[in-house]
Amino acid sequence: MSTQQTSSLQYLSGFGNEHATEAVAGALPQGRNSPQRAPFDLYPELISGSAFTAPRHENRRTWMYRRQPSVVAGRYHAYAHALWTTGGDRSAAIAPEPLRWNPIGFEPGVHQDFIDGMRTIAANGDAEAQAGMGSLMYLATESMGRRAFVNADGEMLIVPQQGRLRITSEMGVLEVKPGEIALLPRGVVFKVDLPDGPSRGYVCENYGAHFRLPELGPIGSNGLANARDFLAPVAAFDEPGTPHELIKKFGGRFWRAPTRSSPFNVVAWHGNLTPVKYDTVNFMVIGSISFDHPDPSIFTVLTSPSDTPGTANCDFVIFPPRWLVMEDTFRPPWYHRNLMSEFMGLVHGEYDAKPGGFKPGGASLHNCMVPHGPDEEAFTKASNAPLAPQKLDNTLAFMFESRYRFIPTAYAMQQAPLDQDYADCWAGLKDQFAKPAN
Ligand SMILES: O=C(O)Cc1cc(O)ccc1O
Ligand SMILES: [Fe+2]
Repeated sequence: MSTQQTSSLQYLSGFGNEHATEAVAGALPQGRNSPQRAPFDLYPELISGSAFTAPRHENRRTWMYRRQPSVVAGRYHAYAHALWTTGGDRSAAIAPEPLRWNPIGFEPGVHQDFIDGMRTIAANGDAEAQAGMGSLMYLATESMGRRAFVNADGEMLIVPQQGRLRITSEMGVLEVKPGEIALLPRGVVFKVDLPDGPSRGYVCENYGAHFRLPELGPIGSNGLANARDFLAPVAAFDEPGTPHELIKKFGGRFWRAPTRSSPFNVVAWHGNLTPVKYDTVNFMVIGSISFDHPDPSIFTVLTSPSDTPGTANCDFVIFPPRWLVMEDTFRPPWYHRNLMSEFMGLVHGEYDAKPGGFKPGGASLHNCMVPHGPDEEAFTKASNAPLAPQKLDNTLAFMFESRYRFIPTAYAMQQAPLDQDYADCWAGLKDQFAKPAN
């Protein structure tokens, strides 16, 4: 078992690895999963993140050894969540136009935690059909403290944009800062505390197949996101007598139940279903060293496949700092239309296709076959720039790219700071065809 130290927390390295971790030495049974009596009279409990019979390389499950099994909980009562919606609202009439949002600001007097401060910006598919995803944003000012959350509808990929998150989960504690991401498996209980105060960020709620590392094809056996840079927590547990409120998302609805003790009571666990975090500075970026702007699939960190090979339920793609060296090339993204739908966010810095208009904490949506590309400023600059090697530095944009069209929510269209003038950024692109004289 290899461990790594970041801040004061300990982590286990690897993606999809079989980990084994004990907060108390001897708490893991040896040689079997469910002995007649587990060490220290802990309760064995299995969480299966895939069907029992899923192929071995996709199978995810973890055995937890806990002070009390999760069935010990109060009755559930409905919990209201106005803005976290699930799946695409097919009745919404959304024009085939590019959309962009300015950063959503913190409202004075509004105090919300990570769960209550969540809002769906756009979503597609259907959680019941285990297909599609939601693109969400959170604005949190409060730690969850004695509140815990579990999502039965999907796994959650968290992309912090402002403020660190301290994520306590059944498997242990992770600390995640902007530039890092966290992946919380479907069904694992967690809570989010805020060491830095107000925090904002993006979430992909993935109803489909769990995220995994993409195939590398001719790239070979190394590169892009390397498996060892994904970090899982080590086992940690709360003391008894710490009642919590458990919020559960289940079939698009929210429920609450009191728990007499902390749900974070796992003393040891082993398995390959665990939250992980990943620092995007470890992404080994590949680009063109001759000419042309490559497809952004070279920047895929994680992919959630659909049943059509190569056509993802969701690709998580980043645009990190990198060198541009291509010769005789228009270096920013080309003008394009895409079968895949593109939801983008900006963690910090500038995005080369939209140097001014796309702001950190903002978002954009270019749905299936909606034309988009560099704004006028980016086009003019890149068409005339000397093609010396250029470092795109101090920047991190990302994309949730899905085969399914995203349907923005009523909140996104009516309440969120939609940029009404977005399309104007291309309006100045004139017909400059210089027809040769004949
Ligand atoms: O539209 C975008 O900004 C995302 C994007 C980036 C890129 O380099 C190539 C294609 C693409 O969709
Ligand atoms: Fe695009």
